[in-house]
Amino acid sequence: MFDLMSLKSWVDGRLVRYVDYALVKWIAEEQPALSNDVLPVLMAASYSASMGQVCIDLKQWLQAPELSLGASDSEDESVQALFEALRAWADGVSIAVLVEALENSQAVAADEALIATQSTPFVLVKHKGSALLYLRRYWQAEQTIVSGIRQRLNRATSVSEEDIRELLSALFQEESGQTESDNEPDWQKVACGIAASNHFSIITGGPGTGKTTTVLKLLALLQGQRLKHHLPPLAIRLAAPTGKAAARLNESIAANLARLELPELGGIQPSDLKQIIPTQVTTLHRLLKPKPNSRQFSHNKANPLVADIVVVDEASMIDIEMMASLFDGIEPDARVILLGDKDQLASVEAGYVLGDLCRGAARGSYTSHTAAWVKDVCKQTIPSAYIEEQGTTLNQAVCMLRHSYRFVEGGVIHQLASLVNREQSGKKWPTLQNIFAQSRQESPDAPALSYLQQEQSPHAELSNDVRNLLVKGYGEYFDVVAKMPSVSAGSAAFDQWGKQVLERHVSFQLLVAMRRGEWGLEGMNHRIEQLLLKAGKLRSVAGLWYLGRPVMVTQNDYSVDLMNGDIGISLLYPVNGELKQRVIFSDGHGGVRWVLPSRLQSVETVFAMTVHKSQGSEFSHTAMLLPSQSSPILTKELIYTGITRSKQYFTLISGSQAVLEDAMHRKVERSSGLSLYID
Ligand SMILES: Nc1ncnc2c1ncn2[C@@H]1O[C@H](COP(=O)(O)OP(=O)(O)OP(=O)(O)O)[C@@H](O)[C@H]1O
Repeated sequence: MFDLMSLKSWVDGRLVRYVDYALVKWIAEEQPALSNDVLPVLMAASYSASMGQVCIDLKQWLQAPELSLGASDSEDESVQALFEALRAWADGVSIAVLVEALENSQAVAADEALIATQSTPFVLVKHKGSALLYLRRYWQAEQTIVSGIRQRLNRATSVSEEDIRELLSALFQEESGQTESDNEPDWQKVACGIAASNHFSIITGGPGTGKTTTVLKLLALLQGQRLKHHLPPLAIRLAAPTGKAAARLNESIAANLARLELPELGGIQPSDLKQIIPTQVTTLHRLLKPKPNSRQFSHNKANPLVADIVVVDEASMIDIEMMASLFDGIEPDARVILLGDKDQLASVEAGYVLGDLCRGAARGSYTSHTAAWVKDVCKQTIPSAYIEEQGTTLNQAVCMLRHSYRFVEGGVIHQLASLVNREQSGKKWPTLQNIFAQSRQESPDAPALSYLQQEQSPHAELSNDVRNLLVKGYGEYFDVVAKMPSVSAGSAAFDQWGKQVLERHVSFQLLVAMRRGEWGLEGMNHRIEQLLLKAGKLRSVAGLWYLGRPVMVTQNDYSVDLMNGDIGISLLYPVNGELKQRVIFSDGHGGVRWVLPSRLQSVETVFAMTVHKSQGSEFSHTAMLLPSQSSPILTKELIYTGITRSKQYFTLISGSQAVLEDAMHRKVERSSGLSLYID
């Protein structure tokens, strides 16, 4: 049995934060008759929220309660003793007893009718045999999302089946890649049809599967329908969760739209149609307009953003509170279309919203009613393997694109990403080795895939191969840095030079799994600086703003119009005939901007980048360093995300085959009520 005194040792062992203990202590002091049984689980619920969990599923928690705490991979004996005591206690507690004790706590709202009207810090929800314990703010966010989606799924769209049928067949005159001969329908056409007929929809798919292409056709369909009926065009807003993702989408939307061959739709000229498809992408924050010094947005229930359609890309990166703010901040009848890769890492903040909403996507989970509709309206046959009579209403509004147009289908990077992504129980290592061997055979001089060993004991040196890789990778952009124009060349020459530096900078990127430690972000940044100095690529690291220092913005900063994740490079720029320190950033529209270093509030050196921060970016050559110690952070989603950042080359650097094998089988596990509620 735990009491407050014994739980204090959880803070000392770093199983929880002091704030988690303080919250539970306050609750226990307010209610002296409270059963001690609830103390560990309340503390775990509070702590695990800081680790990205929206709630605790009590049944699962009792089976392995230590997994929701910090230091769960610690080998420290005193920590192990705490875990053993917790497991022994959990073995003796039944779920019914725990639920009853929580229901009797004044800190927990458990009565369905009263949950919304009370203001307890915790909420207990019993639904379909599950008992989920939430911090109230996450429960509230989940409810907002659930009601935003439900209400849209129940709403009939104003676009008639006849219009969808006609416009789809005009827009998809050529089948895109997959034909019925592969026994696969044209999923892009299916996605377009499904999204046109629902007020809420999700188009998911791996890199290069045509999400952007499909959404542009969808917008052409929806705008075309308006013009056909002489109605005013729809107000469409495009957004992405980070500045970097928004800038990338800006470029890809503009390029895709320029390339898109639109037919003449019922007398409407393609050029007229293209004019009313927006290409301007903004961040979600900007879209909803943050209130100064607050987590709130100007657009909220009382003042919703006026838009008929809101499209959000890279939706896997949206955490539960941001997604709730989105649904709160737009008009209830605005159509919502989410795009993203459901297999990518979940957001760093709490929640796994896209993953949760796409639980049935890989299986299709379409009912025969949907399949018949698709056959009738989209003229596509959904294979029986994707039909499931118990598919939910939400499943019918989700479409997964399955054919990559960017990676050669069956190409080695694609094969590797698919291997990691596959749900399979057996060993993956032998297949992984075969894929690397195949890559070496295909192009012995420049294989698309390479694998390097790196010992990672605390004082180990970088291996020669890794050293060469890093010097060559980062050396390329330093070679451009070295070609700085003379001060008299003027600002246009410096703009041109800076642009080339930025372009060359994305040709190579090292990704790491962890932030801390010698082999994490901090240690590797230092090692790379030293390595580049020694190789003569970097002249000096004296002072913070040395020439060529790459930096990443770590917090949105509206005063300089820079967003979390934006990357800049410290260079020199001529001002009144003198060279001054400036940091160059892309302006997101093909140009550059020079920012005074003193105006950058939160930046960090980014030779190495965490896989989390790399989401939404792509590099010609991506190298990923995986630790040699197992950790719950190492999941298949993390490895998949790292691999799919590469456009041409991928290098895996690993210290341990066993850790890699283990990581390829570990899935992100985040409990949530989203998929339980929306059916
Ligand atoms: N049906 C198709 N036939 C031929 N090429 C296509 C098709 N669909 C998409 N492409 C091409 O494949 C590439 C990737 O498409 P797109 O940018 O739409 O994919 P995406 O899923 O949005 O990619 P990202 O990984 O950037 O999110 C583009 O060059 C696009 O023109």
